[in-house]
Parts: sequence; C-alpha cells; structure tokens
Amino acid sequence: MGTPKTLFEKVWEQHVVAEPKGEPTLLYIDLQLVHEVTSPQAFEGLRLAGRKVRRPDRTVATVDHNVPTTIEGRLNIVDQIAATQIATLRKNCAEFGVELYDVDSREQGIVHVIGPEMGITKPGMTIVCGDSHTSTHGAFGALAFGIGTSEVEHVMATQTLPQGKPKTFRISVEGELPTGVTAKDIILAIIGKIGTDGATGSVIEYAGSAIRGLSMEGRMTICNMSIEAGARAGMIAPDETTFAYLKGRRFSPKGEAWDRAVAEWSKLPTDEGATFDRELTIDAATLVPYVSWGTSPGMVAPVTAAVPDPAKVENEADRKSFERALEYMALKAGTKFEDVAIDRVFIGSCTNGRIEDLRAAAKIAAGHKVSSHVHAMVVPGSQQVKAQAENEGLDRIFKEAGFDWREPGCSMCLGMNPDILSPGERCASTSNRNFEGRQGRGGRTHLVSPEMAAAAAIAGHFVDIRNWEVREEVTA
Ligand SMILES: CC(C)[C@H](C(=O)O)[C@@H](O)C(=O)O
Ligand code: SF4
Repeated sequence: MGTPKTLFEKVWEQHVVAEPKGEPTLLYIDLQLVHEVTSPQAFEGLRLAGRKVRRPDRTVATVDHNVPTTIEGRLNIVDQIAATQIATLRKNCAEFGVELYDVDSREQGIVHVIGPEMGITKPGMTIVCGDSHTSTHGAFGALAFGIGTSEVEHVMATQTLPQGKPKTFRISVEGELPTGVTAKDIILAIIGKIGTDGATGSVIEYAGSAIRGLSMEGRMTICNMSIEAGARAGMIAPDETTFAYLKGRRFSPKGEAWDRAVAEWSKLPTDEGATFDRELTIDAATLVPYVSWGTSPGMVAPVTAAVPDPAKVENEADRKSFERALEYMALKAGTKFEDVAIDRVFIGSCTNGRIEDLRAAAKIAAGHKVSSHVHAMVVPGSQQVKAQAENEGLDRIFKEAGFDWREPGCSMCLGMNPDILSPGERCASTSNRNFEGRQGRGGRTHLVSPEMAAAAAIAGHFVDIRNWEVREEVTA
C-alpha cells in the first residue's frame, strides 16, 4: 500500500501524459462533450489548421442551448444566431465525423443529461466540455470540468489538455436529510455558507452519509452547482448506487467487461487516511428548503425566513451589492418569502431536469391547479426523460394541473432561446444561476428545488413544502 489518495488524485494521476517542469500538467481526456454554442470556433480552428478531430469516438455532440422547446419552433428557428449555430454544428459534425444527437434523435437533450443517461459518462474518466456545468458528471466519480473554446479546439486536435493541479476540498454532509429537503437544498445551503468563491481553485469531493444516501440524480444536482461555488469540479465516489444506475445503459460495458469495470471503479473512492487541503462538515439535520433571493447563487435563505436586511452587513462593498441585488429583485428586507408572489415557474435544466426531478414535482402538482396568475413550464432534460415521464403519466399530471409540457433543451435556464422572462417577471426556477438578466432581460430568478417550484406554481407564491399535503391517491 502506498500513500493514501483521494478520489481526485487517483483519477488525475491515471491521466497524466506529461509533467513538464514549471508548466501545467498535460492530461489525457477520455471524453469531450460538444454543444452548439461553444464549438463553432473550435471546429473552424481545426479546419484552418488542416487538422482532424483526433478521437471522434470520444467526442459526442448535441443541441441544447438554442433549441426552441416547441415542435413548431424547432422546425423553423426564427433567431438567426441560434439557427446559424445549430446549422454550423450539423455541418461540423458531418465533416469531422462526430456523432450528433440532433433534435430528431430519441437521445437529444441537455449535454449533461444525455452523457450519464446513455452510459457515456463513467467513473474514473476525465470529461470536458465547453460548458461550465460539466461538473455534473463528477457525480459518477469522473473528473469533469468546463473549458474555454480554445481549449475545446486543443482537445479536439490532441485529446489532451494542459491543466494546473487544483487543490482538494472535502465537504461531508452527515446524517439523515429531513423530509422535504432535497439535493438542491444541500447545494444551495453549501453555496450560501461558503460563498460563490468559497471553493475557487479546488475540486470538491462531496462525502458523508447524506450524500451516499442520494440517488444519482440528486448527486448530479449537487455536482452540477459546484461551479457556482467557484470550484473547478465536484466529485462523488462511485458506489453501488452508481453501478446500479449505469448497468445496462447503451454505452455501459457488458458481460465480463462490466465486471472488470466495476472492479476498477471500486478502487476509486478516497482511501482511509487521505488528506485534503480543506474540509467542511455539515449536519444534514440542520438543512431546510431554501430560496435564493438575490442575483448570485450564494444569496439564499430558508423559505420560512424573510428577505434579509442589508443594513446588517458590515462590509461596505458587500452591503452595496446586497442592496443592488434587492433593488434588481424588487424585494424589501423583512418581507416573508411566503408572501412573495411569482409570475413564472421553470422546472428543468441540467440541475433539475431529470426523471426523478419531474417525479418529485408531479407528486406535488398532482390534483392541483397552477395559480391563475402564474405561467409554469416543465422542460424535460432530454428526449429520454420526456419519453419516460410520458410513460409514467407525469405529462398528464402536469398538463391537467395547467403546466406547459415542452420539448427538451436548456430552455428558460438561460435566455438563448424563445423561453425567456419579460422584464420584471419573477420566476421560481429549478436551474442553477440567478444572475441579472439570466432568464431574460430584467427577469427575476429565484433558485429552488423542483418540489418548491411546483408548489409555488400552484400557490402563486413561495411555500414551505414541508407543510404541503401530497395527495397520494392521485399519484398512486
Ligand atoms: C453557454 C455556455 C457557455 C454556458 C456555460 O458555460 O455554463 C451555459 O451553459 C450556462 O449555463 O451559462
Ligand atoms: S441547462 Fe442551463 S446550466 Fe445547464 S448547460 Fe444548459 S444553459 Fe447551462
């Protein structure tokens, strides 16, 4: 036995190609995911240099950010930038031999949803994408992180990437998660506690019994938002839950290869006695459902609380940004969140657009009606999520309750397609970012869990789902 190692160190060391003195390490990249927004210049760079995609078999593309979420909208994309980016991706994938899961594919969807669900994402891999929420895939014990467009080109050309070695940060969430408290609440609580720069330069490993108790969907929700705490990536050790999720998926190993893979993956978890640069432990019992109230994902408070008071902030710069956030959000200190009315609800995104999220939201919505002053939409993260939800009758529950049931894509997570807020509209959203204008110019975003979003749609304002009466007979 050598020195005890962390999950991150094991994956990192297995991918080192070269360690030139005084320069970043050259890492081998197992998988590159590609979408329409950050790939055009990378492909163009290759073309200009007369190069090929070195490993098309380790490169997977889909359309997600720009695609409209109605069938008619997809057939005739009005937005010129969107139409061009999508057409360009089609052309590039055909020319460079990259598999594209296009809108007519049964596997199209948000890049971070389709990788795991097809079994392309696997433990121990290095995974990159020109997209910050690539951290999602770390839920499988992969080292997965977002890269810039010039790096996308570098990986396409060489299947390697120069990277400085990040620091390690273990966040352990111990104990049993109270009823009504979800994976989304865990990560909102963490970011609220450590701040949006709390994990800068680090790879977070999420550990502890509350994390081990989560499904893969919940683990993905948590790793997804690592980037909102400034982390380079988030990781969770692969275990039986991981293997059960991956078994039998389209690109998962089969037969003997499966057994060999599981044996390898089982060696990845952090060794007893391994040390981290930083550690934090959170008691799961102290967590509640949260709502973000400001314009950064660190500005969060318990749903039962009131809008916090900037006057209590000592540091002047912090107080100013606090005041500015409240002004943008049109919120007054002291107003109870349960008295804050909303106009829109968005259930979807790579944070909370998976089947389990839709099940959870449907359970809350079943037998109720969306408030007359709210427009609420449910956007499955992928075609497979959509098909499965329809199989289970979730679409019917949502439609009967008055939710708009859409085609898969990033949708209202960001304002790059027709699904946007109008100026001044307030939205309860299951996505991961609440920056000014994120969901449309002048739009006001509150980040919440799928359950909280569904309940808010019905009540017309935020509600504590711990008091929500779930009509079991309707969902049964
Ligand atoms: C468009 C893309 C580059 C961007 C990202 O990197 O995260 C988007 O996915 C987002 O969520 O803001
Ligand atoms: S769903 Fe949102 S966060 Fe995720 S990749 Fe799309 S735009 Fe980015």
